[in-house]
Amino acid sequence: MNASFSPALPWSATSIHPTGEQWQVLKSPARAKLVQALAGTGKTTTLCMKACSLLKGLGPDARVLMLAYSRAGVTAIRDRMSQLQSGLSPQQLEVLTVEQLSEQVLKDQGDPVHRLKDPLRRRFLILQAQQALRQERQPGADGQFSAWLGREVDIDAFLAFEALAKKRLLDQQFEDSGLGLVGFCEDQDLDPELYRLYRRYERMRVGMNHEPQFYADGDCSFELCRQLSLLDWDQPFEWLQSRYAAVLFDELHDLDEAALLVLRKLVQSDNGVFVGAGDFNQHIHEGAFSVFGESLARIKSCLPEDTEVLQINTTRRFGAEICAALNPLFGLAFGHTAERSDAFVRLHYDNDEHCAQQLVELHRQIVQGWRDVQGAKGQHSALNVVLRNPQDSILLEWVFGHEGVHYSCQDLSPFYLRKELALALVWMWVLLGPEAQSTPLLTPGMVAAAVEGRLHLGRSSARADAADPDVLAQGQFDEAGWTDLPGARESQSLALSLHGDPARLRRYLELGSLDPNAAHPSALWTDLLALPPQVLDDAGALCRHPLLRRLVDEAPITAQERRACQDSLDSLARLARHIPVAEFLGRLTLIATQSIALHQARELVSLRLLSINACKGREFTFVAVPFVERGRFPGPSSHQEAYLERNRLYVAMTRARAALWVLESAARPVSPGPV
Ligand SMILES: Nc1ncnc2c1ncn2[C@@H]1O[C@H](COP(=O)(O)OP(=O)(O)OP(=O)(O)O)[C@@H](O)[C@H]1O
Repeated sequence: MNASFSPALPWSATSIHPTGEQWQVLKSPARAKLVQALAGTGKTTTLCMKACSLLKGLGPDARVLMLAYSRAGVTAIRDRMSQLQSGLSPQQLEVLTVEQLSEQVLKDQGDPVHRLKDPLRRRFLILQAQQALRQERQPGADGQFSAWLGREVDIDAFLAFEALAKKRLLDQQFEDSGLGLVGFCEDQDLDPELYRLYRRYERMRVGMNHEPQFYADGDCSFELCRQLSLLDWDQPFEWLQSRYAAVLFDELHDLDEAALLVLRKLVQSDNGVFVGAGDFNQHIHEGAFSVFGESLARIKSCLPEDTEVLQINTTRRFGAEICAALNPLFGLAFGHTAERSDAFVRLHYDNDEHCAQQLVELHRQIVQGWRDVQGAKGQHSALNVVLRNPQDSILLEWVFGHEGVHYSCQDLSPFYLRKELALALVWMWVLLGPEAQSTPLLTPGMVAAAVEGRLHLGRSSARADAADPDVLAQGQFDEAGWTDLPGARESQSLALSLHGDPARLRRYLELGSLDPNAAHPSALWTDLLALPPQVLDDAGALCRHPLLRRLVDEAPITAQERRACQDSLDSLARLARHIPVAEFLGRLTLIATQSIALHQARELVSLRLLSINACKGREFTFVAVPFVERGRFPGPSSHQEAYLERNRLYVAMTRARAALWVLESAARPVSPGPV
């Protein structure tokens, strides 16, 4: 049944009528429904239609909650709502992530919610928790643990553990298990050292009286779950009681135990009907579990008995060609409607430069021809390039920048504004000495990013082991030695005072401050600034200079960030190979100033570079997915996690409405699949 479901639709966009499959979801009388559907089949649109039709039938005071797992999911809901031209006000419709909802509830309870966003401060606190553990260890007890405590903890590993522990509500499972910590960790295949550290860190974060000192991302949901877990299984929660007339949950594929608990209480607390929708193939977050397949029974046990499960397989986003390419690659059965015409093109590349050149050609075709093919709708469509790795944008920006293309980056900064790269560029400019005066000035934005980079990479971090042992022994963090980084505005005004003044910049790089009494010169920076003029002959070689590598190696950052910084410097080095520093910086500054000028002239972007997270839940007329190569995209992963990489590729390849280009390595292709 493809007919419209009502002569008077509760939204204004007349082109959108529910399809037969969507109609089943909208009309089902069940109090709770789960919708299992493939990409582009209209999950988000159907939830939005449901919100409109519900609100039409309810009074002006009714509120509907639409939840998404990610911020991109929230953006996608807002996009679909505007496609429907629903005319709903924010008072009627709340669109939130689970974390944002939890923060709202905590604030309603009158609790102060101090957010912790600075990753360096987080690292500092984790190291203090480790220090506190060291303090209380009896010498000789548990040799392996003592040896582990003697080393500095891998912060990335800790953060990953913490996120998993909170998403899976691990402490509760531990208590229920009746096992000792080591036995429990063996049973669950967890690292017992990290678990001990996690427990200590959490105790210090929330204190004896359970008054959390700060909330990092995910902590609001975790705190709300703690409160909910004190209630009986089916007891409603007063702060969620009758808050909404309906709860609609998108991106159900990324549900975790904590979000499931919030969801169960929302449903039990008299919040009207519930509809959740998801696609197992888009499940890309670690620690989440798909509610489909074997886990379906799990989520159903948290919902009313008559919960109905429905399927939608006909995609409304793309047509027969893209479906025919995706089905064998991912082992799926996408259906399509006759009215959609689309194109799928697979290209092969021999190396990165070849891949970039093919993208330039594609972009040219889009600007000159494809837009006309798409008629008025395609006139302003950009080429959207989805990237698995942020460092892959560096070559593309350089190549497109030289072509004078107006591009934008989403969930990525232009490469010359990334802290570590801007710092390297400003350092090179200062090394030019008097020659700097005749080289085009780097932009103020680049200098501001370099200032942040100098503070971020070069900050002699307050030492965790300098914390007051008495404070740690009381189960508290000692933040006396901590100074916050200056905010963005301060770095910008500092950068303005340095811009164009090589002598001041040199002094700033060496001291990390403009106040000569406040800081000591850094020996490493003194060496970096004393390199001989010959190094200026090859900017590529300078990017690989061992002293610059040392700066990154010694920075108080996580191993993951360190690898990303080194990869970015390698990519920069490849661009700059055999180019003298003055020429390289001149060309780069031209790209940056041109981009600013195009932006100021409000020129429409014709190229967009996006991360996978940024494109989740969204769609674009023209999409290219480059650097598809086994071990790169999909990236390397353990056997158990290989599906996450497969799903990332699936998300990237299901965003196109009119045309999808996949640029695959000739040497290590992914097709014919299955991935
Ligand atoms: N009944 C319909 N009539 C016309 N267009 C529709 C209909 N349903 C969905 N669409 C369109 O199909 C496209 C995909 O819809 P939507 O984004 O809601 O799918 P989705 O399943 O949520 O996608 P994803 O899996 O990527 O999150 C959108 O452009 C939407 O406007």
